Amino acid sequence: MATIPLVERELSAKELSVRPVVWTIAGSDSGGGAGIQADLLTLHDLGCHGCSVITALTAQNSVAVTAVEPVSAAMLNAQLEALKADLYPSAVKIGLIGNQQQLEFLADWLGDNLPGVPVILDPVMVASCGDGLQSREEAPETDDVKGKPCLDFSPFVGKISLITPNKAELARLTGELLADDDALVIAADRLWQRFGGSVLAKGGDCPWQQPRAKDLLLLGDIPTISPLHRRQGFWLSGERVATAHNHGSGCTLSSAIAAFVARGLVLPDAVLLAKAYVFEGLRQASAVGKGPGPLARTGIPESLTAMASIYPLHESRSHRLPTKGFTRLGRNLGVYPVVADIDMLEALLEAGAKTIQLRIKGEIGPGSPAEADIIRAIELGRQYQARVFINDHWRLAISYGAFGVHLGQEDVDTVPLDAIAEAGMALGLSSHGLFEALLALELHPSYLALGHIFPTTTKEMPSKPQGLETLALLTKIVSTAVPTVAIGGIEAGNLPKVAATGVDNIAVVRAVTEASDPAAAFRALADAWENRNAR
Ligand SMILES: Cc1ncc(COP(=O)(O)OP(=O)(O)O)c(N)n1
Ligand SMILES: Cc1nc(C(=O)O)sc1CCOP(=O)(O)O
Ligand SMILES: [Mg+2]
Repeated sequence: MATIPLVERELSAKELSVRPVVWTIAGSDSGGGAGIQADLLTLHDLGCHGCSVITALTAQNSVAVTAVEPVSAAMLNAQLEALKADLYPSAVKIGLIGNQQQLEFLADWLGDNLPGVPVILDPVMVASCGDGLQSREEAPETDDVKGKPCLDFSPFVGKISLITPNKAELARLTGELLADDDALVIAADRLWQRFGGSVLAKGGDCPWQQPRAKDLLLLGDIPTISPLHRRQGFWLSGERVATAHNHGSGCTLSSAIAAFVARGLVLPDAVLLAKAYVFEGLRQASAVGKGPGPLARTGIPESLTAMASIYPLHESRSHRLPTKGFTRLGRNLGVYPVVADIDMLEALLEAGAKTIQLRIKGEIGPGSPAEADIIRAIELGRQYQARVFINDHWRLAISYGAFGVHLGQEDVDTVPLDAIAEAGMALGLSSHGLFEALLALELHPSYLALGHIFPTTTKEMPSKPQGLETLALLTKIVSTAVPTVAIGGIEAGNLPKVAATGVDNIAVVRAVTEASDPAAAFRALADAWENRNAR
């Protein structure tokens, strides 16, 4: 075989920034609905440059797979080396693997050549039409889905970020017979313990899940998400789409996850967006041949109705939902300063702040100066007819009749939200990314904070800055349901760009507290925000 010359040149920032490169290592579907073809369509649709490493040719149409032929080891290697030399990936999706030899080679090659690159493994074994997809020696036709796995995936242990089996694949991978959610949880957990990384056990082919289908997401030890959600399990529950046109849905899901990861989203956010993408793709799918048609390509999902509902594996949602709602707020809260000092709080109210937060960290003892500050802040709120939120200290806020409380995600499981709602108060909740935003929305807060947008020195953050593009997307998704507040690194210089995302409000700490004249800094920000659409 001719060798392809290695390209060795520095890429310009512009070249690198255009579309993140994602590889799909998978089989070709001659029918164009699944495999490499579905992946490349998905990757392009989601703003990535898709590269393909073909593991096997399949002869198939929308009703049957008639032949499968794995490529040679040399050809597989040549494709990988050619791409590595010029088109290094930001993420990799693996789909159909032609045989055990390929699998072992791939696991070694990826470990040696792409350290640190996120790998999404869709352990494809059965096509949606029911035909086996490995070559005949690997998967005899008599194989039952709960029988022996046709491939041994153990060489991938410790090397993948996420594995996405459907029920049939999970049954084969674990040797478990799956007939209800309890069995699904046990099998997914077993896979999770064995593979490391994260597991998405898909429920679309679980007949007992009606009327909604639930995927089980078991998150690995992901350093860029809140410690609260690391190594935790969540159900992602979504409406079933009544369509026969679902060819390539698993391929589309896994390549969409890879696309969103390559675009810089953390894994749980990428999974949610990819699920919404598949949901929209199914809703708009139509026939091409005589059998199930392919999914439609509908771009980055922006609608809340396409998003799954999330609830923790070990907790019922009803347990967390207050029976009475929190105070409803209008969209416009004004520029929202967050301060620790009571005199500054008063000065900012005097300067016209209509929403403000007192954020005193740490324990507050009875009769302490900090308690006196909270009492005073609540009184000042009444005096100035402003919305004063108390951060963290919900008991004092309830006792002294505050307008509202601001809580973080870590507080939600321990604070009796019912008590806040029953006291007729407002609740602001923090979120860092789509996963946390959707979790928070389940509680119907009065506003939702979207943070942190830019790097901040005010607080140590486990998450990455969201940036303006993600802020715009999050705003589109959630703002039909709740007023939004952007926070983190916002100041006069970046205010116009933040405003352009469409977020309803901004909250600031240093832009006001570190100004030589905080009241004047607040007035300037408030003025710029009010006139944001006038330029
Ligand atoms: C408006 C607003 N948004 C986010 C936060 C952060 O709150 P939380 O996550 O509770 O973290 P701490 O502020 O307690 O460190 C906020 N305070 N205000
Ligand atoms: C208190 C706080 N919470 C954040 C979050 O993302 O939840 S960011 C943040 C600090 C914001 O400070 P500054 O305006 O000085 O960057
Ligand atoms: Mg807090």
